[in-house]
Amino acid sequence: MDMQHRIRQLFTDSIETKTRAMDVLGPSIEQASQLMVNCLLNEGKILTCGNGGSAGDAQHFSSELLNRFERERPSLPALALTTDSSTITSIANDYSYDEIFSKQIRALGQPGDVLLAISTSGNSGNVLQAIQAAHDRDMLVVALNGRDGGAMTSLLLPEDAEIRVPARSTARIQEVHLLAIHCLCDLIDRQLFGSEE
Ligand SMILES: O=C(CO)[C@@H](O)[C@H](O)[C@H](O)[C@H](O)COP(=O)(O)O
Ligand SMILES: [Zn+2]
Repeated sequence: MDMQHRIRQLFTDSIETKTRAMDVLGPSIEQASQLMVNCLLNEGKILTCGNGGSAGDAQHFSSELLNRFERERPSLPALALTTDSSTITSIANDYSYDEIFSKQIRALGQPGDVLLAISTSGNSGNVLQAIQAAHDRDMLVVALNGRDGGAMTSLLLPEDAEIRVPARSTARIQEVHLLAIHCLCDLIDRQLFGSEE
């Protein structure tokens, strides 16, 4: 195998996926940022969830809100539902893996909060149940997904936001999810605290 060739191919695929995504995702990223800003201005918080690499993305986003993104500003309220191993293992053990996020949302979610639900396939059962629980708690949902949106898309309400990456590969979709997360952080900071220039 020519590894240099393979590396260039992966970079090219990622760049092309991002270019395609840039052409279609602008409006939905803007809408998602406004939905999150409204939530934060109304004393709400953002709960996040996902599996595998998307669990990492959920934590990445919540830490950027809780700590900071690119500038000094007050902490913002966000919580990743992927980190409490005692809670997650007991829910999975006693009930089912599909309920690991939804049971936390039914306890912690308040009307006006936002759920950031991340799934490249849009078909992970625990993320789907999380969306249902969020709606039951009168929360709005920002969905980060890909491909055809999966079952996630049909669960979303008109007032939710869907950032659906036009790609098929899980890895490529995840790479755009991280960029979308950084766009959201940038837009949230600018809407809440103004432009730095
Ligand atoms: O990071 C990767 C692949 O890049 C994997 O860990 C991946 O996140 C896992 O297979 C997830 O379980 C996939 O779930 P989903 O994105 O379909 O909801
Ligand atoms: Zn990955």
